[in-house]
Amino acid sequence: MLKIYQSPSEIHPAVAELFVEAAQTAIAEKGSFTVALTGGSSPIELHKLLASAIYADKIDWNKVFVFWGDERWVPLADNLSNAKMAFETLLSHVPLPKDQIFPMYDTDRTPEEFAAIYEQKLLEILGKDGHFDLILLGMGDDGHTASLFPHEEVLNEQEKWVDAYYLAPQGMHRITLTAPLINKAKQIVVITFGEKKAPALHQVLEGEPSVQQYPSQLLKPANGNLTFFVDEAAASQLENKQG
Ligand SMILES: O=C1O[C@H](COP(=O)(O)O)[C@@H](O)[C@H](O)[C@H]1O
Repeated sequence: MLKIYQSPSEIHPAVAELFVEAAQTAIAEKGSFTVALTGGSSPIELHKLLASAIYADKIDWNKVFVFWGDERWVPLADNLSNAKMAFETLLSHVPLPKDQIFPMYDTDRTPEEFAAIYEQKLLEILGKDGHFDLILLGMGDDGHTASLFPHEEVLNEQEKWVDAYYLAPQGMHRITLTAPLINKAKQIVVITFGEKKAPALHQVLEGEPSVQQYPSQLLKPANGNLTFFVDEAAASQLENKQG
């Protein structure tokens, strides 16, 4: 599904409402809510909204389990860290038990070792079916999502739930949930806005199939919902704006 808003300031409350509803539904049905956060700049205002009383007070944070869709392999205090951003904008402001927050980083492990440990933790919390209640994602100008970057071997992964690799163009390791796990989620939400995203969004939604070039095309939930929340600028090159 595609939801187009006039501006990003309309996207954030819409996704915040969805987040609250997904949390309330999951908690009512099974006593917990499992979510994977996204990094980059797109979720910052969403996080701040979720941290505000109007939304935060509607969620029983004691029953929320927070993971990440991906991470730059940098210490948690580094400004590039997706986790640092999430703590500053959301997680430090809500009553969420610390042992229910799982950043994708450990100083004492290699990225590859930690990917296996993270996968075990996911197995423990999600169970062997691996269904997240909600996965929030962004999309880069190049069509990447999570740390599924164009032409990287991770795009071919079929078994592992979590993978880590050296992303040469950026000179750093990345750790990411893989497409097989992401696509098990009950809900996947992609938040992307701004005219720089327009060419990639057009290719991802309307272009020829080419997951190697536009990895966001890998998003195909087996039994869940996939919704792109975009602004008019990002949607400007779409031929079909009906979603
Ligand atoms: O590097 C990353 O970039 C993407 C997109 O970021 P944005 O700034 O365009 O929102 C993000 O989804 C991913 O989590 C992050 O690691």
